[in-house]
Amino acid sequence: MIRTHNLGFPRIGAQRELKKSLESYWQGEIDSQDLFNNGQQLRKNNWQTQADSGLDLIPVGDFSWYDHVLDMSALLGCIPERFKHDGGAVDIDTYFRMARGRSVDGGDVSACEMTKWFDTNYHYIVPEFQPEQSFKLSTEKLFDEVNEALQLGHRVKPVILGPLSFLWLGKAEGEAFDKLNVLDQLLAAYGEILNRLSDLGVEWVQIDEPILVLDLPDQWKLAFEQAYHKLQRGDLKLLVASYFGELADNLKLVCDLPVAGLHIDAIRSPEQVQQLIDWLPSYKVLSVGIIDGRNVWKNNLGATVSVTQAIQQHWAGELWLAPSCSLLHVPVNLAFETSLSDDIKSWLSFATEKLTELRLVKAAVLDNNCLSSDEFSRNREAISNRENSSLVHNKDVQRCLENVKSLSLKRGLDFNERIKLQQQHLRLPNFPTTTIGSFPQTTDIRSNRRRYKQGELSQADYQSVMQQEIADVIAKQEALGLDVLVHGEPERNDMVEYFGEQLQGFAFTQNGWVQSYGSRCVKPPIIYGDVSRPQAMTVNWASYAQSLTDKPVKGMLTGPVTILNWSFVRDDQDRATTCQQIALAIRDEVLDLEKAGIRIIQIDEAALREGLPLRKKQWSEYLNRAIEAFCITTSGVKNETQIHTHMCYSNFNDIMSSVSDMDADVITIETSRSDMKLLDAFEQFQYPNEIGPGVYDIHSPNVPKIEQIEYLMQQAARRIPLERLWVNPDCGLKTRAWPEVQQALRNMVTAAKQLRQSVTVVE
Ligand SMILES: CN1c2c(nc(N)[nH]c2=O)NC[C@@H]1CNc1ccc(C(=O)N[C@@H](CCC(=O)N[C@@H](CCC(=O)N[C@@H](CCC(=O)O)C(=O)O)C(=O)O)C(=O)O)cc1
Ligand SMILES: N[C@@H](CCS)C(=O)O
Ligand SMILES: [Zn+2]
Repeated sequence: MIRTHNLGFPRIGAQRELKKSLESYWQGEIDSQDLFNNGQQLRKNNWQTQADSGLDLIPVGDFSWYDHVLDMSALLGCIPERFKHDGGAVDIDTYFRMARGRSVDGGDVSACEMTKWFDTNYHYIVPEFQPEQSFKLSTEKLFDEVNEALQLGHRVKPVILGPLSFLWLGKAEGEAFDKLNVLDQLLAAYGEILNRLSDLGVEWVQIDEPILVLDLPDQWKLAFEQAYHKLQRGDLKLLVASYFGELADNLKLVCDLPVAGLHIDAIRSPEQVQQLIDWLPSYKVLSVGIIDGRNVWKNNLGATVSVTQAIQQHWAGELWLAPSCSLLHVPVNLAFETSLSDDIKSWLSFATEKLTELRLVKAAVLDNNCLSSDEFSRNREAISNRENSSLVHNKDVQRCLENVKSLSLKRGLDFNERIKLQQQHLRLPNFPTTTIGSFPQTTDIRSNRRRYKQGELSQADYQSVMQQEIADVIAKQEALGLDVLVHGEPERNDMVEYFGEQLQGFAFTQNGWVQSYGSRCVKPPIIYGDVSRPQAMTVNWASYAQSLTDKPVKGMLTGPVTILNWSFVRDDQDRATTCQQIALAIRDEVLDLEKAGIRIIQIDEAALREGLPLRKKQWSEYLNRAIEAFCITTSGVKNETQIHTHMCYSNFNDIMSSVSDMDADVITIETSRSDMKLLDAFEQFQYPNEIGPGVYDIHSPNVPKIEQIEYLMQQAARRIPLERLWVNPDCGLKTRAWPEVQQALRNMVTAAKQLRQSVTVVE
């Protein structure tokens, strides 16, 4: 028997219905009942789409109002004290406060930390544990949704994040303690969840344990064995799901767990299938992820059928087929794309189409005659069309790539010499103030762009509206007294998509939305061919901004590693080659900005760290390529030109030497939520260049106080010589509103001025 199932479906909706409902609720435009009704309708549609594609089991519990890790915290009653939760049922507003900050009485309370979900561009809300943490089931959401799906007649498979992954992904608050100390209490609560699911008549539960693809300490491996022995439940069958990589040294451990089935990612690690066949007892279910859940390319169905048949021949037990991971990371439905070229569209497959692929594979594995159906011939045609398309291959780009080897990847002078020249040129005070690039993307900006894209606004009018925005932000920054200005990025829909739209070799979608966090989404561009830059992409905007002020305006670019990591990439060429192609395009843009008189150029590498492979043994290869790509972009500029880079959400301890090899003159980083502790790594490494540690958390509407900013900078000055410190927010301000931004920047500039008078280092 072969069964098909899905690990998770995008929850945001093909037209971002969830985003719109959430934001209306937060604005007070709809009430909680409206929100719940809208969510229910979305779930109903998602389940129906999956049922229509012929899945044997449909995931339930993958829908979330904000984040599925936060859902687990709420379900388990794991609510940090500062939210003043009374220990009863966790209501939706407490849930949103944990995600977004703000306390019950309307005062400031910091939101829970948000960080990257493995190597994806999705962010989860970090659970917080106390040494005496207790857990108590505190929401009915999961059970209600299971009931809802059962009533609609679906064959359900509830999905929960497993206890070890939940614990691993959280942080120990207060005094450092071993998180495994609270495992027993946690397992008792998980036991209750399973009992409740069993009472609802559920047969299978998918327990996601993605940490199984990481390098785990021995105690954690041991904890897996102990935990799953405790979670065994009579008739309830558990499918432990791993994804995003190979089980490697955790493989035997997983095979021995007392569970009924195991899911593996055969896209990221096809090699592990044979090992699993060798080690997994055949009375268990083997679920193989054969459709790529992290990319948008059409599956080569014929090849997948052959691979699956080979597995079937060797595997004596029950076989399940699925996407490699949850489809959360791909857009919902290709049918909404009306402006992609026919060729490119025929090469793609989004979540809905991927489930159809799964059905076709199952059908052909069971009956070879299906291979001659129209669906299979169309698939063969598309795969071959892509392989041979002139859209994909560009001889000029390949020739340029040959020249990379002859490029020097070093700046002319060492940093200590360069910085003197830059200072003569820029004449900045101590503790120079700046921002990270974007200013609020107001409704006006977005609706003007929509009108422009729909032809309601001419190119000239659009340019003039955006120039007006730039003029406004330059005036505002001058009034605030900032030292290094930015143009505010109003013309950018997104820091990656904007470049994708202008580079050759990239396609972009109209509705290819993927959730990034909460209600925020991105439309990752699709890199289908060799990349080149037909013309300058940012120079006119930057020059215009610079023409309005004597203060230096930073040219603002997204770096090659970030463009690569936040796009859907080619699967017919290695990532490093694609990254070099992008790097060459950005290098040309850097040189054009310099030629246009821009004295400071920032190249954002926000995704550099998150792109690290999940296994340490692959790090150095990745880092070498990433740093080389960054240096390709910067090494052509004069010594006087100051290069900045920016990274957010970064823990730098283990990549310090690579960060240093980037040799940016200034790096701005996220630090405010960590109380500047992230700077320890820079201090210990004796990082030689300048640093702007973020002094306020841009993910929260809370306005930082002057004393708070001064305190943070004093903490920074304990670690880094003050002449090398900059003062700036954690990240760009595009998601914030003007009133809070202006107040926050006013406080930031005041704090910097006070710091220039006297820095008293707090002991
Ligand atoms: C720094 N971050 C980024 C990441 N990844 C990226 N690719 N980009 C990033 O900036 N990863 C890590 C973090 C994640 N942070 C964010 C922060 C903010 C957003 C965000 O605000 N996303 C927007 C969508 C942005 C966009 O593409 N906007 C378009 C379309 C705007 C739109 O919705 N138009 C409306 C009509 C508007 C009107 O008429 O009033 C519509 O089409 O219906 C644009 O500006 O043109 C979001 O809304 O979620 C994402 C990640
Ligand atoms: N320059 C970008 C960086 C975000 S990581 C911005 O300010 O939004
Ligand atoms: Zn950032």
